[in-house]
Amino acid sequence: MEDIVEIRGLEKSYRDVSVLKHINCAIGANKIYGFLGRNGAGKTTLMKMLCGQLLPTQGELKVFGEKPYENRRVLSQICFIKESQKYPDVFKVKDVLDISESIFPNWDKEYAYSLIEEFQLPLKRRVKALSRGMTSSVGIVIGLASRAPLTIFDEPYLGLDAVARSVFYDRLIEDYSEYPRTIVLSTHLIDEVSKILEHVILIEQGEILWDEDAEKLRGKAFKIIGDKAVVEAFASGKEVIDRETLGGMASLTISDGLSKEERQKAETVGIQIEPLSLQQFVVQLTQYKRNKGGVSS
Ligand SMILES: Nc1ncnc2c1ncn2[C@@H]1O[C@H](COP(=O)(O)OP(=O)(O)OP(=O)(O)O)[C@@H](O)[C@H]1O
Repeated sequence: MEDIVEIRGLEKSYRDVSVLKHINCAIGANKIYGFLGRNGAGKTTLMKMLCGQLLPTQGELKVFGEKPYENRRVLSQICFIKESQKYPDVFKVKDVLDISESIFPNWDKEYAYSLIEEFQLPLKRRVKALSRGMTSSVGIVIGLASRAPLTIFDEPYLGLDAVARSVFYDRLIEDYSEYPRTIVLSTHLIDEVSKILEHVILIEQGEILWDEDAEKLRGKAFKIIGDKAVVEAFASGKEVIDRETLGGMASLTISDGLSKEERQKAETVGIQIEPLSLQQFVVQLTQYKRNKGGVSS
């Protein structure tokens, strides 16, 4: 698979505050990425750098083979939808659509108007008079109808109700299947998006903790539950990222997978194996790395 973003040794600091620390990663073409991580982890900073809105302090970042900063050729292929996007006071919803049409080469007007209807947005109303959720919907319409080869949604649904969020996920998957492109989605609603993410980049305190295909995660992280002594013995030598005990029972999360033989052995010694949700995994791995000192505090 071709990479559309290459990042090597990327650092971002503000005075003496290090916000991104030696980031190395790549983003492939035609895939849905999740940028996950706690508040202040550095997700927005990284996204802004992809869009040329911020310069790295050090390191290299290439998008579609070139540096994005003030690079029209690169920027015309990117749509960045950020939380609480501001528009000029006089702009009506229709004006935002018209401007978007002139900015994005792949803009689909008909699709944009069908989304406007679906999200029940009033075309003639000023954006500043819209509710918070409606303003988020405008961003979602722009992001989807732009069909930009790199579309970035940074927490796009502030104030959006559950129905509208569900419409967003459905339309995203449908449109992406018909018009493949790279989507980067940053969110704290991990369980909601876990089904649509194909690749997860987990960031914590400016470092990448996990950069893997979602499928790999599903095959690697499990809970093993049973008698405490039996479970502990079984997990010896494996990477245990979480441990809960209750009386004589224990539930351990392992993150390095289970072979066929190990699964058979677990069954014979009465250990129950359960999959882990993406959200549970993110929470547990983040805490584990922090306690282990993998993330600088
Ligand atoms: N202009 C700035 N000056 C100083 N520090 C900054 C600046 N911009 C961002 N930061 C700091 O960089 C860190 C990362 O911020 P960033 O917005 O990238 O986090 P995030 O992962 O997107 O968080 P959230 O999930 O809360 O949106 C934070 O500690 C933030 O305070």
